[in-house]
Order: sequence, then C-alpha cells, then structure tokens
Amino acid sequence: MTVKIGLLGLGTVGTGTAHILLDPTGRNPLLQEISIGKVGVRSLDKSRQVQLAPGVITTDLEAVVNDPEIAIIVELLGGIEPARSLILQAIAQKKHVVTANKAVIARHGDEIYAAANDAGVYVLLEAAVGGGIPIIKPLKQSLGANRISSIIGIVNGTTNYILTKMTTAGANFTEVLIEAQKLGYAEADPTADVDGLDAADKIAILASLGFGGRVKREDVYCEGIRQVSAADITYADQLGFVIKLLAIAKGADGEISEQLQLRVHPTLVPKDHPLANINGVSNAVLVEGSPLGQVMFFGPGAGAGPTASAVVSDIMNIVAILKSSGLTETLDPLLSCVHQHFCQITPIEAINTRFYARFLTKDLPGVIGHLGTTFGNHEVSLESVVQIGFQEKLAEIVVVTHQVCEGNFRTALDEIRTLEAIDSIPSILRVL
Ligand SMILES: NC(=O)C1=CN([C@@H]2O[C@H](COP(=O)(O)OP(=O)(O)OC[C@H]3O[C@@H](n4cnc5c(N)ncnc54)[C@H](OP(=O)(O)O)[C@@H]3O)[C@@H](O)[C@H]2O)C=CC1
Ligand SMILES: N[C@@H](CC=O)C(=O)O
Ligand code: NA
Repeated sequence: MTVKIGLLGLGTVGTGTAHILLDPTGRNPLLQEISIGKVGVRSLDKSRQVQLAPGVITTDLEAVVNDPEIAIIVELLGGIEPARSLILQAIAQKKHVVTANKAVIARHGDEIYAAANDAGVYVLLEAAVGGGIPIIKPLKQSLGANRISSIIGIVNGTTNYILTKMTTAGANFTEVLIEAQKLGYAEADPTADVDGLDAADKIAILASLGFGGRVKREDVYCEGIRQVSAADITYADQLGFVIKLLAIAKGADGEISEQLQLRVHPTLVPKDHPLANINGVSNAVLVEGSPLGQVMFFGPGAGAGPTASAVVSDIMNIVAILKSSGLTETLDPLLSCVHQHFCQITPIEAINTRFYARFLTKDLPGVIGHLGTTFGNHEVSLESVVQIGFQEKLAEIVVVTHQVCEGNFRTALDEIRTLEAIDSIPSILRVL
C-alpha cells in the first residue's frame, strides 16, 4: 500500500521535501511507499525545480486537504493563515499533519493539539525548530527520563549567518541579510528573523516540550539583532566574547522549577562556551537536565535540504505507524502532545543576568566614578569598566556587570541617563 501525502507549499522546504520523496533510492525503504498526491501553491506560473505529473500542482489548497486519498498533509506554506485553518481542516478530516511552521504552532499549538488529540491524529514538527537538527523528537523521547533545567539555543540560522559574517568578515548587515534570503534561510518576511520573533517561536516550542507545560507565545521576552553594531562586536571580541542571538528557557536560577525564564536576545557569549563556535547557518541547542547533565545538538538550522530531511523523517514516522497497525485511536504519548497546564513565566525585570553597556560620555573628570556610584546605589556590582577610546569628542566607556537583577540595572540606567556627563547609551546587551 502506498501512502499518499498532500504538500501545501512548494517553496524552499516544499521543493527540498519533494526532491527526497521523488528520489528514494539509497534511503530508508519506507520512502518507496510514499507518493505525492497533490501539491498546493499560490501561483501556477512559477517554474519549479521538481518534475511532478500534470495536474498534481494546484492553487486550490482546500482540494489538497479534502482529497480522500491523501492521508498526511504536509504544511510548508509558512505564516499564520491560511496555514492554521488548513491544518485544522486536515485534522477534522482525521488526516495526520506534518509542519515546519513554528509561527503557527507557537501561537495556535493549543488549539491545534487539542483538535488533533480529539481526532486521534498526529501533528509532527521536527523541522520547525533547528531545521535539520533532530531536537523535537529527542526532547520528547530520548531525553524524557530527565528533569530539564535549561535549554539554550542558537535557533535562527539567518541571524547567526549575519552575526558570523559581521564578526569574521566585517560584513554589512543589509548585504548579508540579502545573501541569507537568496540562500533560502530567511522567512518570507525576514523581520521575523532579524527581530528575534522566529527564535521566540522556537524557544516557546522547545520550552513546552522540555518543561512539560504549554507556553503563551506573548510571554517570551524578545529582542532582535538590529541594535548589534560593528563596534559592539569589536569590543566584545576584545573582552573575550562573541555576540550570538540566544534563545533561553530555564528554570528560576537555572534550577529545575515550575517558574521559567523565557527570553531571546543578542548575548555576549564567552569564547570558550560551546555555543560560541556555532557559526554561519548552523544552529545548536544546549540542553541541561538531570541525571544526564549537558547535551548539545548541532547542525544546519535552515535551508532546503536540511529542513526537508526533518520533514521527511516526520512523514516516515507517521507512515510507519499507519503501516504497522493503522490504528491511531490511542495516540502514542511520545509522539503526541499531552500537556495541559501553562508554565509560569518570570517577568524580565525579575531575572538575574550579567550586562554589557556602552556609554558615550563627555570627557569630564570623575565620569567613571559617577557611573560606579550610581550602579552601586542600585545594587549593581560591576565586573569591569573600560574606557575604550574616543568617538569624535566623546569618550566611549564599556561596563560589564556581575549577575544583577534586570529591574535594578534598568533603574540605575534611568538615573545615569540624567547625569550631565552622559551623552548616550548606544548599546545594552546581556552577557551569558
Ligand atoms: N526556509 C528554511 O530554511 C526553513 C523554513 N521553515 C519553515 O517552513 C515553512 C516554509 O518555508 P519556505 O519553504 O522557506 O517558504 P517559501 O516562501 O519558500 O515557500 C512557501 C510556499 O508556500 C506557498 N504559499 C505560501 N502562501 C500561500 C498561500 N496563501 N496560498 C497558496 N500557496 C501559498 C508558496 O507558493 P508559490 O511557490 O506559488 O509562491 C510557496 O510554494 C515556513 O513555515 C518556514 O518557517 C522551517 C525551517 C527552515
Ligand atoms: N528563517 C529561519 C528558517 C528556519 O527555521 C532561520 O533562519 O532559522
Ligand atoms: Na529539527
């Protein structure tokens, strides 16, 4: 028996997926039992890089979902609508779903998984986080015996590609973003990458899996990489750090806890940290739990082939179930979503972290002393204060703090802004 799938989307990932399915030789024999029934796209006029039988490609996405011969819908459209409605429609017809769409799952996972559980179908999403890196299934299954205390990842390929090129080649932000778009790494609207929204979607999903509760997407604190300047990259380097966009989910103070920190922001990472050397489009996710300790998942986080590898592995998992029993009334709890309660999220002001801040000051006597005193008054203890040099007539001072409460740090900065000697504070970044 051949299992027919319906592809929604034939862009970067859809094309990569079709390539694998149309060329099964030398791969798992299960692939020879999967065929592409229909493919839904926006435009019939585009030239396609895969050869499909006439009539397979359509702009009628509902016809794909409603085709009674199709058992699995593979949603590779991106965005919220029509993706959400089509996924729900597929589930209502008791079709299994595979998706790479972290945006829709992070925002509507609640509704989608409730419907899937009622209908007795699977919604698998290995490609949605870390592209080709197996991370969803390992968190659900291989690490299931552990109590997870933290998940820290570089989970956006586009921004890691941009930051790497800015660091290693002094490249210009806009030019590298265009390159990342051409390589198929960026989202249709690259704002989602650059402003950290894509990474926030992904950490919401990872946190939910790792910490066993639902996560409200709006609870993820999120800053993107627009504010990271060439100057900060250089100063970070001089201080022994590289700048990475990190997505962080951890129990309060890094302990196993019901109360979670959930945040995405550019971060100064010590050069000897395992995440410091993850470059280009690569992603990595460092998971810490008990009794395992630390484990890191590393690999290509975006792009046609790697992402399609994850999509097809999900399709194969469902096909294997359909072929071995065909019975899915009782869902396998290691493949389905069983969380009911929502995780409690610590507000960003209450989080303890280290900071890097860059100040432009008038060259007046005692500026460094004023900074130190104001920080001290708000219980912000400084690890280092360095006058880097001058920008025109302004002195450039970089401060790195010890672990401090973010709320206290912000209050101190508000007071520092009012000091006569302070011209501006061009950068405030967190330090791992
Ligand atoms: N690119 C990557 O590296 C990765 C992407 N993902 C996720 O995979 C999904 C797909 O991404 P990607 O392949 O890059 O996206 P693309 O923009 O390359 O492809 C989107 C496809 O969906 C079709 N489509 C989009 N909207 C509609 C619509 N309203 N009606 C009909 N067809 C539509 C497009 O049709 P047409 O071809 O006619 O324009 C196109 O074929 C997204 O959720 C993304 O977040 C996940 C991991 C990595
Ligand atoms: N735009 C995303 C694609 C994969 O999820 C990224 O750059 O990581
Ligand atoms: Na993955």
